[in-house]
Amino acid sequence: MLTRFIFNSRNKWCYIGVAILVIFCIFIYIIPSGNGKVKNYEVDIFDLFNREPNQLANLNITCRDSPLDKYNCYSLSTSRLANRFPRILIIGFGKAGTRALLNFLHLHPSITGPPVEVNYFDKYYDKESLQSYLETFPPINENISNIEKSPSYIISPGTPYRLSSVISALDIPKESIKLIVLMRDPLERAVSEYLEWVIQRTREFQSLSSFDEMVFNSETLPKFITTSEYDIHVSSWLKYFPLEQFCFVDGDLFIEDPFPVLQELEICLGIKAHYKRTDFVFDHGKGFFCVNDENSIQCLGKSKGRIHPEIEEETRKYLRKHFKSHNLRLEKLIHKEFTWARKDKNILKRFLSKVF
Ligand SMILES: Nc1ncnc2c1ncn2[C@@H]1O[C@H](COP(=O)(O)OS(=O)(=O)O)[C@@H](OP(=O)(O)O)[C@H]1O
Repeated sequence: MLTRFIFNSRNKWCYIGVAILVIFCIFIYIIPSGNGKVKNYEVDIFDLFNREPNQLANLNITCRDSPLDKYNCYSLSTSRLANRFPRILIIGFGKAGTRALLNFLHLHPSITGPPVEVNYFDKYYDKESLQSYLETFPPINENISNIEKSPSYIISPGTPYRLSSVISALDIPKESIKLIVLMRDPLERAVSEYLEWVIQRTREFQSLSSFDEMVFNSETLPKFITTSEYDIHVSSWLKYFPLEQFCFVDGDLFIEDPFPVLQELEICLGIKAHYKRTDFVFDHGKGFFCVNDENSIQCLGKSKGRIHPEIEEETRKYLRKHFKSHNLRLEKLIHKEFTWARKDKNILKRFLSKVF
């Protein structure tokens, strides 16, 4: 009776219809999610991004098994959007002149990109998709590179790993990426960061410690000092990117005269020689070099190039000594000398050459 009911020709077609529907649902829900792997991927993303470097050494991340699957890495790597990935990144250091450097680099016809700080790889990588990061850059052709500036990348521990895993997941030749690191006299940079901290807090009407008090009265050195220990931060990036991919820039020379520094950068970045001496003029009111536009002189705003607070001589001496060993280590690490690291030597040289 039951078999007769099932095989009754009208009911038979009904059952076949239901069976097709069930198979269709299986295709839609189970197969694309990789047998429920979607949930695991979400755990993996943060797990992978938070692993120790030594655990990652043997991890050959490809697009399909990368944490970026969440962001449709595979379709992104094969899409035109991946071409927008910046080939030049200014990764540090904050308060070393990165804004002026970005503005001057934007004058170059081979460089384009957003005028604002992006901070994807240190602040927004787990909140925003890789696709939305790529969409912040304009479409480009093969003669133009996108640039991004996020000076806090250099001091953020997980960033070099995140950046290098995204580069390989998107199948971008790693050697095509250039990382610019601008380093200014560490003491002057520290004072500039302290000043910024004060300005932010005064808006909140707080009474604040002086620079000297913060150096001598804190249990540990404040962040504005440890950020200027350049060797420590640079060495953590060298674990992920070889020296040849970096362009290290002397921030003091850049302030003194940006033209020769930009000429050197053109060589390091592998872009054509474009800058002319007349592109920049020293503005006596501003106290810095500015862009010499056809009709006007364009300087940075009031928040750049501010008058620094007085620092006690004792604090200066203490910090000069503190930074000395870091500076020497940095010079050894990257095989480059900086004017600010040899200040004492240069003063002594000038004195000796005058006496003899
Ligand atoms: N051409 C030119 N014009 C104005 N300012 C210049 C220039 N070149 C370098 N500088 C120095 O840049 C310092 C600010 O550094 P950053 O732009 O890296 O700061 S930030 O991290 O983006 O907030 C800023 O620091 P402060 O002097 O403390 O304001 C300047 O000393």
